[in-house]
Amino acid sequence: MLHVLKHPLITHKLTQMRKKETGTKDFRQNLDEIGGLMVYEITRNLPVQPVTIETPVATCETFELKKEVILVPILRAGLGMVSGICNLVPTVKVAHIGLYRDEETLEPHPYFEKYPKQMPEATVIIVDPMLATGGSANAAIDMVKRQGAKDIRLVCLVGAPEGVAAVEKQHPEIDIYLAALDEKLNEKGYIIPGLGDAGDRIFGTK
Ligand SMILES: O=c1ccn([C@@H]2O[C@H](COP(=O)(O)O)[C@@H](O)[C@H]2O)c(=O)[nH]1
Ligand SMILES: O=P(O)(O)OP(=O)(O)O
Ligand SMILES: [Mg+2]
Repeated sequence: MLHVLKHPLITHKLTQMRKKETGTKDFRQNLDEIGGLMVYEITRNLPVQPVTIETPVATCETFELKKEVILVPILRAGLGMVSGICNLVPTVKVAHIGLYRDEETLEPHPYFEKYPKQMPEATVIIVDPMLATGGSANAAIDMVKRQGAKDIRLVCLVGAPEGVAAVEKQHPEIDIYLAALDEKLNEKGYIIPGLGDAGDRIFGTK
């Protein structure tokens, strides 16, 4: 199911990222902050379990998170969303999936994967700022499923209708979270209007 998180602060920060004159430092900062703002919605239905604790003045029956949360950035661009989310989710673990997109075929090519052992029982949150054709997201979802992951969420900033449709077709049970659903893809597979190549803008590689 698709969720588009239309919060004024998220929209404002995304607008700064879209501007072509925004430099690497501001681009990174806004991406990190949006990651933090989106995490509230992404984690809204995380399961909790009852615990009994002692406050300074009394015994208290309360709740704690029940499951591990594992964040899975798709390299490179997904790295830009890690610290904003890690700052807010206690005990989060971070897996890594390396994928690059062939510029001609737009096919995703895996080059790295590393996971904590708790993948089967954890809530797994895959992050990549851009959901374009959906090839990278579908490949990443396949990879975490091979590790036994069952509770999987996909979090991107900007999505194209083509990418949303591709993920919904291949993995219909996955919740997809976006900050904006854009118009379309261009002939090179870039999102229109989008924000350009997220990895290059984060790391200054162009
Ligand atoms: O406008 C865009 C489109 C794509 N990217 C990068 O490509 C992948 C996602 O592309 P898929 O076609 O969905 O596989 C994503 O990891 C981005 O790094 C982009 O930066 N900007
Ligand atoms: O998907 P790509 O090829 O744009 O990868 P990166 O995020 O490393 O730029
Ligand atoms: Mg890139």
